[in-house]
Amino acid sequence: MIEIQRLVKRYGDKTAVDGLNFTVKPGVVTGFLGPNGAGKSTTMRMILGLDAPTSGSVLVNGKRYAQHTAPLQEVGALLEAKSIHPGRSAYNHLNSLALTHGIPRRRVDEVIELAGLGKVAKKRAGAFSLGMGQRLGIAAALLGDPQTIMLDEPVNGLDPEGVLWIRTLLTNLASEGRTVFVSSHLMSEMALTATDLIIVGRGKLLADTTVADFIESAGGDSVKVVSSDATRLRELLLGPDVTVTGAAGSEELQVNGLTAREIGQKAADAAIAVYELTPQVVSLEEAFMALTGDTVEYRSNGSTGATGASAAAGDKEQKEVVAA
Ligand SMILES: Nc1ncnc2c1ncn2[C@@H]1O[C@H](COP(=O)(O)OP(=O)(O)OP(=O)(O)O)[C@@H](O)[C@H]1O
Repeated sequence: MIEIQRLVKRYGDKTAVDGLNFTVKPGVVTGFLGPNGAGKSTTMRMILGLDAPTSGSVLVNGKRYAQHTAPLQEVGALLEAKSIHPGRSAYNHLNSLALTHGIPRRRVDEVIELAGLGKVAKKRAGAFSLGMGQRLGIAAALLGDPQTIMLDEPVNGLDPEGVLWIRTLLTNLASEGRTVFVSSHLMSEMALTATDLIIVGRGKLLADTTVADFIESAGGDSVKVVSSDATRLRELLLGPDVTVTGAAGSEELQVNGLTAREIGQKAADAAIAVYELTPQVVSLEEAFMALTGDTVEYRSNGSTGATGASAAAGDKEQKEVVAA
């Protein structure tokens, strides 16, 4: 469990983290999202005690990181900056970590196996590819068999097999009841791996929600219907929890609050021909862009920072959405 309360970090006059409050709970994978410079790495560094908060508190498994007598056994972390001696083998790197933290040698063999590093464990870490380096970092994070695992961009540099391996690993760790907190810029991957989401922008909390609720709140449950009589169909479909939009005179309608099946059945009952019936899938990426568009600090030319999902984002109730 990670508990963050009123967390602030200032560097001179730059506020990197601006009053964050959230809890990362055990048993699920929680994604940590935000545009570049949103404060994710700074927050993760404070969780590990690598940076001191200006104010506020961060507890991991009920204590500050520094208060744990065996921190590697409490929280395993992979941050972007790696500190592996390039001349040392993966095995020796893990073994020296284990020796200095009272972790048995057999655990080194276990994590080497778990990370798929068996064939290269005796090779110099300096000769490792980016992907192998990531696997070694993850092996080190898991060495202490920690209750809480925190990974900053773990799929960076991994090939498709590696990406699938990470997804399965994180899901398994969470299903064992561990707390798994992961940042990533790869939205499609996050949508497949995470259940809960913490989204930040300019150091502030933008959303504390689930992937499913977040996508739904961005209009993920609408259905496009093209029919022979849009005017009559619209009247048939309208109800207390149903909204129907469409341009006057157009055959096309957008329906929220009914499934494609329900719409098809109502149209069939009224003998209205349906030419198209398509559930509209809003991606996590679109929902993210809609929410964070205003908080992006570094934007390339030509990017609008918003998509068609923007109008719908925030229309419906989310677990918690905080104004930027
Ligand atoms: N040591 C530092 N000194 C001064 N400013 C810093 C320092 N570390 C971070 N910052 C600033 O704080 C803000 C948050 O940075 P941080 O690296 O935490 O963001 P991030 O969300 O991890 O970004 P990215 O997705 O690009 O990794 C940025 O504006 C950054 O420039």
